[in-house]
Amino acid sequence: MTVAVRDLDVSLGGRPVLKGVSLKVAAGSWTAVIGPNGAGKSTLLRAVLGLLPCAGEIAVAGADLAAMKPRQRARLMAYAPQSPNLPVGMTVFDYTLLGRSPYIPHLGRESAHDRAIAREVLDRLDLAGLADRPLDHLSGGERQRVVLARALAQQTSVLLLDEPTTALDIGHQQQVMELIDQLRLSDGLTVVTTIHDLTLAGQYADDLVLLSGGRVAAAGTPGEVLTRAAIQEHFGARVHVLPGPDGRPLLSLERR
Ligand SMILES: Nc1ncnc2c1ncn2[C@@H]1O[C@H](COP(=O)(O)OP(=O)(O)OP(=O)(O)O)[C@@H](O)[C@H]1O
Repeated sequence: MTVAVRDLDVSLGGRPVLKGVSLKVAAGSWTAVIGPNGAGKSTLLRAVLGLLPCAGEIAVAGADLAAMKPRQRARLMAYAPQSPNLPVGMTVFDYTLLGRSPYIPHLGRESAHDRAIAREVLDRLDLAGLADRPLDHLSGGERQRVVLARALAQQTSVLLLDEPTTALDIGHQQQVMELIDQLRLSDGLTVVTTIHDLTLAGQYADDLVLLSGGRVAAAGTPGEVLTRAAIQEHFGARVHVLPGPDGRPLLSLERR
């Protein structure tokens, strides 16, 4: 499913945070939204989900998001937030099962099918052994994978992931990125993720959108967006950019 955003303006606390943001994400593609702290990356994802009042147009698979009911949106798009509120005492399994909420009838209960999906997702994320553990008894990285598990259990065509790898060790970063990529290729998922690790963004995403000061400063392939000049201008960082074995850019900090 395509995601199209046109001329999006969002103000928070009376201050403009996103200004005239437009982007197009092709069905089955992966777009990474990058940018310095405070650029508006999380705000963009939350606006696309319909969680924030905004001006402009947002369409998913050509349908206007503003006209959809929350349940309908939740069957199209799943979201893994950066810092979710995790209910104290709830188990990993029950939290993952919350991803099935858009399919459970009002006043109804989850079905055996819903439970089987939750179990399968936990298996794929290496979390089956933690299924009965309360959320507040997990490490930061385990918690982050459980939040992703809930989003995957929603089985939507569009995945919006806010910083899905920040708390993960390198092995779990690879596991999560590969799993998302595999789902994208096998099930045609459309993925939009914010991400601070620019090399990781460039390795997995088809397209990058660089947000800076609430505006789109650059958009295109990783090679087009991840230039030494753009990183210097928008992040204030000096980096070396070298092509990796597959031609995608690898970034390293330049030490004085
Ligand atoms: N509820 C709010 N009220 C007022 N300002 C807000 C609110 N939420 C966020 N902001 C401001 O909006 C701007 C964009 O925030 P956002 O979280 O989208 O940035 P980000 O690019 O995701 O940053 P980071 O990389 O640090 O996660 C920031 O300046 C932030 O202080």
